[in-house]
Formats: sequence, C-alpha cells, structure tokens
Amino acid sequence: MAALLASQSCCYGGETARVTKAIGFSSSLENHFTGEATQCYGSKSKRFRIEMRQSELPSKVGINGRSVKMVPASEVVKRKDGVNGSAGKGVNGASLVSSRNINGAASTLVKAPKKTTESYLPPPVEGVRVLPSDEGFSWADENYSSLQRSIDVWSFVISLRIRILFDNSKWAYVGGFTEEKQKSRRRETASWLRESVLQLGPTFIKLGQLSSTRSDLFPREFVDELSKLQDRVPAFSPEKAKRFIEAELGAPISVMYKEFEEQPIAAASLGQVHRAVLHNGEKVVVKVQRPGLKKLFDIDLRNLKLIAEYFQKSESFGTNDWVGIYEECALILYQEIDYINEAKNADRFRRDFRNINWVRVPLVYWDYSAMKVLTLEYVPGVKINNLDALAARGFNRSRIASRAIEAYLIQILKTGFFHADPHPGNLAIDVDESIIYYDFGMMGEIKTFTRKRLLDLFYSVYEKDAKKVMQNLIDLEALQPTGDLSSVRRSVQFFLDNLLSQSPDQQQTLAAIGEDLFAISQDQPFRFPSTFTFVIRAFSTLEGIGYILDPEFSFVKVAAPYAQELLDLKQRQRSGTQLVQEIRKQADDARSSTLSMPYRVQRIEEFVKELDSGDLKLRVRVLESERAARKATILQMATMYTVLGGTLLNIGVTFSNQGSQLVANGSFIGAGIFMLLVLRSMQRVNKLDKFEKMI
Ligand SMILES: Nc1ncnc2c1ncn2[C@@H]1O[C@H](COP(=O)(O)OP(=O)(O)OP(=O)(O)O)[C@@H](O)[C@H]1O
Repeated sequence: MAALLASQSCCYGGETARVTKAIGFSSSLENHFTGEATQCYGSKSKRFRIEMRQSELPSKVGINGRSVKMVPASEVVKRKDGVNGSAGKGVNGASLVSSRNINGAASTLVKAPKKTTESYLPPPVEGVRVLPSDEGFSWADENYSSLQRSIDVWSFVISLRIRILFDNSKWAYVGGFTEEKQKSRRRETASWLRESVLQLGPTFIKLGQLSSTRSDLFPREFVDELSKLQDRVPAFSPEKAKRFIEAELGAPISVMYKEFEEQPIAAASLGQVHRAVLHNGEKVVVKVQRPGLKKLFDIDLRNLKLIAEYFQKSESFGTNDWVGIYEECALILYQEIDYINEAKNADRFRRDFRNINWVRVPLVYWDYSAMKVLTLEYVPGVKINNLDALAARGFNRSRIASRAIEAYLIQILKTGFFHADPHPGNLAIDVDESIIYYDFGMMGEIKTFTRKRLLDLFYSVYEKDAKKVMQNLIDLEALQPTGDLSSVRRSVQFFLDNLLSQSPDQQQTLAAIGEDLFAISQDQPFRFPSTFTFVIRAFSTLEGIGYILDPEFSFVKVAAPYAQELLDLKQRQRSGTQLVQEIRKQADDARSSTLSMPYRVQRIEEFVKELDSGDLKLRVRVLESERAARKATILQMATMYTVLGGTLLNIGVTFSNQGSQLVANGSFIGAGIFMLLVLRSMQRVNKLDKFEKMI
C-alpha cells in the first residue's frame, strides 16, 4: 500500500508523474499494487497509474523497529476492484473510493478512512485551548498585496522610530524630565511594540522572540516585553492544514494517515501541530507550516533589509553591525521554515543522545515529511514547568532540574550541537522521568576550534587572568581589537575579581551574570556572536526552570563535575609538551626584551632631545570642547528650524482660513520639513550625549 501512495501520479506538484517503482512511505513495506485512474487535487485533472504489490509477510519491522501491521496480499488483490471507481473496501485501515475532487469536477480516487467509531488517537491532550481562527488578519491571507504589506511594515517602523525618539528626548517630557518618567514611557512603548508585533504576524513575532535574547542590542524594557511573546498566533483552519499537507506530501490525508486530529495540539507563529495515526498504528504528530510563509518572509525581509541598511548608515543607532544582524536573523528565519533541516537536526540530536536513556528525542518519519510538513513520533509528556502535573505523577523535581542542566552541558561541552531555544514549551517530562525535547528548528553548533577557544577562555577565567581573557575573546571574535583596550581590561578584571569570587551564598544567578556581561558590553567594543547569546540565554532559561522546580537548585553544583573534568584535562595537557613549550616561550620573551632594552632607552632619549630643540611639536586637541561646540551648533540650528517651522505653520493656518489652500499646503509641507530637521538635530544631540557617557 505504501507503494500505492507514493507512486500516485497527482496534481499537487503541478505536473503529471508516473511512478511505478516501490518508493515510499516505509521501505519496510513491499506492497506493489497496480491500477489506473484519474487523479486531481487542483484545477487540472490527470491520468495516473498505480501499482501495488505486497509480500506475503503478515507483518514486518517498520520504522523505529516496531512491527507494521499489513494486510495479506490476497486481501489486497480482492480490494483492487475498488480502484476502478466503485466504492472500495478498506486497505490497511482505509478504503479506496471514487469521489469528486475539491472543485467538484472530475472523478477522483481518494482513500477514505475506514468507517469505524473507534479512535486510534490517544486521549485528548489536557490543557489544549480552542485556538482562535486566523481569519481577519491580513497576513493570514495568502494573496495579500505586497504593497499593502510594505506600507504596514514601514508604518510600524516609522511609528516605532518616532516613539523611541520622544522617549529619549529630554525636551519631550512635559513638566520636566525624570528617569522614572522615561522608564514608564519606555515600558509603554515596549508594550505597544509587543502588540504591534503580534498584529504584524509570523515574521515579526519570530524576530521579536529572537530580539528578546539580545539584551546587548535592545533596551531592557523591550527585551522584557518581547520575551513575553509566547507564540499567541491564531491557528489556521483544519481544512487549510489538510489541503496544505496533501499538496506538500502529494497524497490525500486519508491515504497517509489512518486518523488525523483536526484540532491542533499547538499553534505557533510558523506552524501548528496536529496529532495523527499512521496506517501501521504508529502515533505521530504532524507539524504543518503556515501556508504562504515563504512569500510573507520574502516581502518582510526585503523591507527589513532596507531598514537594517538605514540603521547601519544612521549615526543614532550606534556602531552595531545592523546588516550583519539582519543577515543572521534572515538565515535563522529561512532555516526555521525548512522542515527538512529541522528533521535533520532532530535526527542528529537524537543520535547525540542515543546512549543517554534519560533524554528522549522524537523519531522523524522521513517518508511523511517534506519542506513544510514534518511528521514525528508522538512523544507526549508533562511540560517541565507544569509543577502540579509533575507533583501528581510523583516526579523528583530536583533530579529533573539537574538533568535539564546536565543535558545542556553535554550539548555545549561534548557534542557541540545544542538546542538554541530550550524554553519550557519545548521541554517535557516522560512517564519514566526522562526529558523530552521538542522543536529542532533553531539549533546552534559550536565547531571544534570554537570549542577549543571557549575552553581556553574558561581556563583564563578560572586563572583570573584579564589579559588572557581578552586575548581569548579577541580570538573568539567577541571583542574587536581596535583602539585603546585598557578600559575593557579594567572591566574584565572587575568582572573576574568581583563577580566570580563570590562565596556560594553570595553567588549570583547566571541570568544576573549574563545581564552584567551585556551591561559591560554596551560601553565596550564587544560583539557577542549570536551563538553566545543563545547559549547564555539558554542557560539562564534553564537556570530559571531549575529554581522553579527546586528552590534549593544550584547551577554550580550541577556544573562542578564538568568544570573539574575540564580542569583535569587541562592539567594533564600541561604536564606534557605544553609545559616544555611554555618554558621555551618564557625564555624567548626574556631574551628578546633583554636585547631590545638598550635600543628602547636610546629612542626615548632621541624624543626628549627633539622636544628640547623644538624639532618635535605636540598638537593637543581638546575633544570634549570640540564636542561641546558641535552640540551647541546643532542646538542653534534646531532652534532656528523650530522657529521657521512654527512660522510656516502659522502662515499655513492663516492661508487655510482665508481659503488659499494651495499656499497653505505649501506652508504645511515646509513646516513638516523643518520639524523633521528638528527631530534629526535632536537625534544627533542624543548621539553625542550617549557617546560622551561611553568615554
Ligand atoms: N513529537 C511530539 N510529540 C508530542 N507533542 C509534540 C511533539 N512535537 C511537538 N509537540 C507539541 O507541539 C508543541 C509545538 O511544537 P514545536 O515547538 O515543535 O512547534 P513550533 O511551531 O516550532 O513552536 P515554537 O516555535 O513555539 O517552539 C510542543 O510544545 C509540544 O507540546
């Protein structure tokens, strides 16, 4: 039967295919069945030939090593009669019937589920909400206009820009500026941002979630609000989901799945998850991508690229590599809608944990998966933060907390392939207390050479050697080796001396350390590659989960054996060739500095002589006063623009009252231009203020 399904020639792909070999859903099935009919799921109707053959084996080992229930060959031959259009009997739990296609046109061969009242699906999932429909959202309509979408995106960006400008401008606070007022305004803007992002749909929700990991780029209030963006996107209809699956997998739902649950168990920005049962009885989940997502991404990312380029050019957005950040986000977004990539990730992750029996990773059903549809083994569990359900099952919460961290340490330190989004929705606990991972769309990889550098960083942190820490950060490209790094060294030394030397009772949480790191990085030439920010965020999320599960939880305790193992490793390395190398290097350093010393003294003497004789002149620039003068000029210009803008506005109003609308409009436009110039000047002043604070 599998061959029948796979060999169907159909209209999904938009072209007639004629497949007679037994490719298919499960290579363990050797069914081969022959028939001929007309098949159509789109507007065109096509002829196709079906072959079906089945071995005499009553059962075989299928995917996942489980047995596959099969219908005897004789039975299949009997049922072959149904192919020619007459209502058929069931084959492997489904029946072949003649019916009309979705357009009500040509006769179509579909496989209808066997009429049965018994459901093969497990009992309904607890806590699944009835999700609202996505109808009514402009982005949910696959045929939205690209122009309208671009207008929506730009309106949002411009509104955000103006709001931020007002939040940061002291003159925009009626009754005087205070930090409290600014914080409360920022919170308002952040909450407006979250709502707008939800309205803008999938691309922006996903980007919002990604931004919530970047405390190094965005203000605290924004990061807090964006991290609340739990994919609250409405679900799309089951009809839409089923049509999409059929188009992607190239066969009718009833042919592929014995049962398909219409109500999704989860809906997210990029897709939704339905439970289903395969014809061999295996319980699966089908992750279906939101139709039209690629088109939406294309439009949105085109606009976002322009925005990133503008940010990059504009002084007021700092020195961040906005185009680089955009490219990173675009890569992640496109990767997330490539379910083949997710399936490969799941397979690799499953392989990495094959010897650890307390971690479960769902098996991928490759034959039922494609770019936009992913079928996975159904592995239900209690969400890791659902304390009541965990307690009801008598699970050991402290052990779960330790295991969650340990599993992550294994990913970072041993396999180098890590889950970049371990939020509580993606972690569950199985009946045997093992940890289940879901969602492999966003995975990170720490390549061997990066891992080696990270270990060096770890050792230098352990030795509290600020210079080495900085060199390792430069090697990791997390720090730019430009300009005067003495202030960076002081920050690093402060970090090493204060934050890492606390006794266990003073120990800070990882989240707090991460925040401190980002705070330091805001004033320094640090550039945290997204891999690090993901790792830091992942650890602080897991640490948070750890505290929820067990108030006594200590990250340090769980990580200690791993750290010790690494230090032992280093010690063993040092005892060998490295020690010899180190001694040789020290000898070299001593020799070269002894040799160069007289030359250096001579150079200093020459400088002093040149100064004495007046041959060498020192030109001193007082940068502070230069900046102050520049600021005064900008403010002067801003005042002039305000006066001119106000005057034109008055003239406009006067002319408008007198009925000379043309002149009035001209004046209004002029006033608008001057107002924009005022905003621009304020931006530049802010930028100078910020710069002054940094140095
Ligand atoms: N193999 C599985 N077995 C049981 N339930 C699953 C399985 N895969 C996913 N789920 C359920 O569906 C939910 C959403 O799945 P998943 O996270 O993979 O989707 P997503 O679209 O990537 O969502 P998000 O972006 O929010 O992480 C999970 O939290 C889990 O409850």
